[in-house]
Amino acid sequence: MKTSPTDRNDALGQATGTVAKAPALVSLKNVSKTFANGTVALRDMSLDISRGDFVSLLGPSGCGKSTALRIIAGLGDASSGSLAWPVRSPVDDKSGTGGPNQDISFVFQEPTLMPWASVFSNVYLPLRLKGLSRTAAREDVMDALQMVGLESSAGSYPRELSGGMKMRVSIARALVTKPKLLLMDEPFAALDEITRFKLNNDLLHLWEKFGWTVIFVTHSVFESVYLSNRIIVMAARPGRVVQDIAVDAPYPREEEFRTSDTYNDYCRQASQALHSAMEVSEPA
Ligand SMILES: Nc1ncnc2c1ncn2[C@@H]1O[C@H](COP(=O)(O)OP(=O)(O)OP(=O)(O)O)[C@@H](O)[C@H]1O
Repeated sequence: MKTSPTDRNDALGQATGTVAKAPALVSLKNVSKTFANGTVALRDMSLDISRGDFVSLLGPSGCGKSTALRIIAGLGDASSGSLAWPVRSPVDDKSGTGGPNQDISFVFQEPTLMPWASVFSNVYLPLRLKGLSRTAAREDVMDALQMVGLESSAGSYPRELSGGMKMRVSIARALVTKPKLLLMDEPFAALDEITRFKLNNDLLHLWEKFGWTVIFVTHSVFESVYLSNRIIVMAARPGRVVQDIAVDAPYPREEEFRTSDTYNDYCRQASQALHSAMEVSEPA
């Protein structure tokens, strides 16, 4: 059965009005970030991300996509503005920070695997850091490897894997803690197109199955339209949001979506938005 992004939000337990709207999982209000050297990486970024959203941040180099992701992850502070987690109860907030740090995972562009450790050990790392023994973690590690189709490579070492397989290990490592929010910073940018398409499909299947919220940074119009139910287009210097595009095409999206008129229409819209964003971006 095909589901629209709105149906998905209903299925996630939202109140249904004339327009079903999920409560924000994370809400940025007028977030600005100025680095010590005076660079204004973000100015007045306001954004509500709903539970179950697949949101892409799309924009030219230097528009603050990674900075925004790092602030959401708690890896960097905003200079001003606020970050709130409206649906988070204090009971859920094991971190005591007011945010769901325990429920966030980050996937970077580079797989950043430990070369001396097996695939199993790499995926086990976040659970080891939480104090779980190898034995206690085994089932979760193998589940995460199975999700990305690498259970038979548990004993292999990173040098024995292709680029796509390394990225799968990196994704398994992010999934092993069962996060509610997955932050992905250009995870497939370094991969060839066929591998990238395959991982796009795998990621979408996992997202649909497990109901995570994903914030995905990309430079690619095509990737953002294929994956997302919402595209946030940003401009640079200062980094800011210039357009918020709802991609109202049903999931599951399979290969035929890539050649559909709907896909082409959204690609044209996102591409125009990106060109406008580049025109209003100050040169580096
Ligand atoms: N630690 C830092 N110190 C000073 N300036 C920084 C720092 N980190 C990022 N910047 C600057 O902030 C701006 C936004 O950077 P950011 O990495 O968030 O952009 P981006 O949109 O993710 O870029 P890209 O697509 O090239 O990765 C850039 O001008 C960058 O040079």
